[in-house]
Amino acid sequence: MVKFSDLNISETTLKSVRRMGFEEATPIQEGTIRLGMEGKDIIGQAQTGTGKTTAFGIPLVEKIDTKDGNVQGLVIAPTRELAIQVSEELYRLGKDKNVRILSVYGGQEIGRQIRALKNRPQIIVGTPGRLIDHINRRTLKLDNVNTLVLDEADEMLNMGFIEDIQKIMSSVPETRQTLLFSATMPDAIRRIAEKFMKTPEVVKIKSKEMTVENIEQFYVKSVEREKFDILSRLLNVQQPELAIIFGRTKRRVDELAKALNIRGYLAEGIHGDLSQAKRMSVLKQFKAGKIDILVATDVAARGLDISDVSHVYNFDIPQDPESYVHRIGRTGRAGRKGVAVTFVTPREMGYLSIVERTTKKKMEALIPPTADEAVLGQKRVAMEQLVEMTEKNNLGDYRAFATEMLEKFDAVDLVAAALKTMTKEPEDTPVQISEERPLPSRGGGYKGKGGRSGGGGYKGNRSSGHPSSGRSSSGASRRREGGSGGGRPGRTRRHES
Ligand SMILES: Nc1ncnc2c1ncn2[C@@H]1O[C@H](COP(=O)(O)OP(=O)(O)OP(=O)(O)O)[C@@H](O)[C@H]1O
Ligand SMILES: [Mg+2]
Repeated sequence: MVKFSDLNISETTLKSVRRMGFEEATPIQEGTIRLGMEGKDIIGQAQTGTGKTTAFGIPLVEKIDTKDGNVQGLVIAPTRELAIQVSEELYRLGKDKNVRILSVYGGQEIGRQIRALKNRPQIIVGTPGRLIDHINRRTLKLDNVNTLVLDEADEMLNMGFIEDIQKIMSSVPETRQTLLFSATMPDAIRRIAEKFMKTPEVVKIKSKEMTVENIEQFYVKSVEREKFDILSRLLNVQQPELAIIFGRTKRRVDELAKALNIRGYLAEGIHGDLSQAKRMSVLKQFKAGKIDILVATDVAARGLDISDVSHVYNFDIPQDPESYVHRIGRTGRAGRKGVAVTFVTPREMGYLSIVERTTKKKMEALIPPTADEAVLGQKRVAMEQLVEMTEKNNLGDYRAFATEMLEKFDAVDLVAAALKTMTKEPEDTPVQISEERPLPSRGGGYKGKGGRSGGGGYKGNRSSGHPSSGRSSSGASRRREGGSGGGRPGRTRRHES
């Protein structure tokens, strides 16, 4: 365990790091911060939620000359949400040094961005498209950039941003330092990346498995048309604090969000076709716990760091093992616990083994809860809510009514009636989920396609020493209706972006 104070970081930046509540560096931070500050090019690979942002953030912030008003650092991220999240973390890291950070992304009014760019930001965090736009308009000058960071590099290259990235890179002086980070780095992508870099140091945090060990991983075998009912029951039994449900397509996400709402869950969808304002507001509500379930496509959730996400459901098994890793990595972050459940149709069982082979981790078969078990889950929620309310003990004049009722009725009967009113009986309101065609069936003989198998080389020791932090997870999946006060028992929040 290395402390940040042992990493030769300036006092000013250390102060910011401490304010963020970090004391000990995670393995990827330990492995890259010093090298980064020495000016080396780095390919950094470590499991999801293990602090890669700070791993590149500290060297980046440390290098900024605050007397110089030019853009000196450039971070490229695949999505708007991620660009915002990264810029917020860099802002916190550079707070005591007074580093000026700006994020630029599509969907935001360009005029406003152009004005903001005139305030002499020193670090820009942007999405490829919008960066190109500013380069073409000559509203962004990159001649003085000495550090370039690609966060989620493999995703950007997958998304077909390779030409954009190349163009951005050619607008940055060749003498720059290049840092590239992701939890997954298929060989083909790494080879492309290395072309952009000068004898990069590859820092890969060796671990037995590709996914963090604090995520419990399950699969449910189910035919397509039964998936949704099983999902509802699972939500009732598992009672996630916050959950993300992944669907394969945008239509799927829309339909799932709608269906969940019909069944009474607080759910919203997020995907690339929604307006920027809508995406931001959904994410904000989710972080604030005003929505319990975020339904998302792969891309929309890459890299997102929302600490209270306790469960991830893959309503559709992802096609690529890498997607699986990133999806389930939305939970179990910074040492917390998480649960991931993946639905697999009988014809897709081949994909399950491909995923397991890549992650080097077997998923446990989950027997879907019966309708009765789901009701039992709901009863338990009601009970927890009642207990919590009793313990809070600010019942005011309800106590007078209670005394009056207790004179006439049996105490057990009364509590039972209260529980019954609060329990949500299973919904059988019909919902519309279009059948999604299963992935083409695939036997065991997967040979990898064009380097996307990503299998090789995840050997070695399990990484230890994730930052740990206490969290209580006795949350309940609230329903929109129902007589609960909406309070989730034992909910603890860490501050986050
Ligand atoms: N040294 C540390 N001690 C405690 N918490 C930390 C430390 N470093 C980072 N964190 C926290 O860990 C969480 C995950 O960090 P981050 O988002 O950088 O992960 P990541 O490795 O980039 O994951 P992903 O692969 O999903 O993008 C964040 O909430 C961050 O604040
Ligand atoms: Mg990240």
